[in-house]
Amino acid sequence: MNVARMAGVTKRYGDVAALDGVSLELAENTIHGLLGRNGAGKTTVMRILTGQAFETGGEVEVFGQHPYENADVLSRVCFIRESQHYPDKFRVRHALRAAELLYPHWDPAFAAALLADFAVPVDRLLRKLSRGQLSAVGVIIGLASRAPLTLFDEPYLGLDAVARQLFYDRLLADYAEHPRTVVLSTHLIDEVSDLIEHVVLLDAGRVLIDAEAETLRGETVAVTGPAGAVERFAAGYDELHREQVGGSLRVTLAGAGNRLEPGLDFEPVSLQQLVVRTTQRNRRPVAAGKES
Ligand SMILES: Nc1ncnc2c1ncn2[C@@H]1O[C@H](COP(=O)(O)OP(=O)(O)OP(=O)(O)O)[C@@H](O)[C@H]1O
Repeated sequence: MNVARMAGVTKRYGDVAALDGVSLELAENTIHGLLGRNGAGKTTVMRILTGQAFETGGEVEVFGQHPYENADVLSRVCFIRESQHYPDKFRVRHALRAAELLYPHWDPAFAAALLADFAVPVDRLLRKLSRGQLSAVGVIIGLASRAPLTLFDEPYLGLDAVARQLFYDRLLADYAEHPRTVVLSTHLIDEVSDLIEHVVLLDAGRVLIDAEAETLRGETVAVTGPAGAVERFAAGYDELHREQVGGSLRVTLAGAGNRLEPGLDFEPVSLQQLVVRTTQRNRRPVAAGKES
């Protein structure tokens, strides 16, 4: 079952097409990675799904309804951004109290445990927190909300590596006990690649990849060997990238899968590499042919 759906969604800001015909579905109880370069349209997708922006065209449904100014939908949605704004006099405990009132599935014990984990001072004014501590408050609210649809728009950017790992660990453990639909937008693809079950890759307002992470991992390979043999093998596959490595040729192929072929070397391709190669190919001028 899907909790959210976009069909042919466009979003224009004057001359800028932030989204250019985006169609996607968010499956229930699945962790999605929303990936793409700066300006690809990730935040715009999340703002539309959470009723913070209105599409220019196309269809949007969240829990079967349009999310804009829809209290029923929005009570089931938690959207955490890095640049969260709070009133000047708000302390950490006020932000948590506000979240408790907002989210019906809020777990105060879980929130308290997370505060201790991330060492966030509960009585401090939010405007006096360090960048990382402020990020941690966002992460804590996102996790403890247990909202059926929880979206994180890179709120963990301010967190150090240890705190980010803590976030990934707590998310996975809590998700196992309380499954929900999660969307993570991030540029730290290697870090989250084991977490993500479904990948949506955007580029210039369009969807380039919408697939199960497991399928992507298994099907994309880098093949290296003598140029002629690699060319013969690569024919018919979707080629994402090619490069000359010494005297041999190396091509990255989608849909080929790992296998044994005499004289050819097969290596798995990381999700990060797949995202980079797919985006590069999308940006490559048509006249450049197979050159990278
Ligand atoms: N309010 C706005 N007015 C004008 N242009 C906008 C506005 N919001 C977004 N855009 C443009 O829409 C495009 C998509 O922006 P968006 O914030 O969705 O990208 P993103 O993928 O989240 O990028 P990043 O990874 O840098 O956060 C960009 O070209 C951006 O400049």
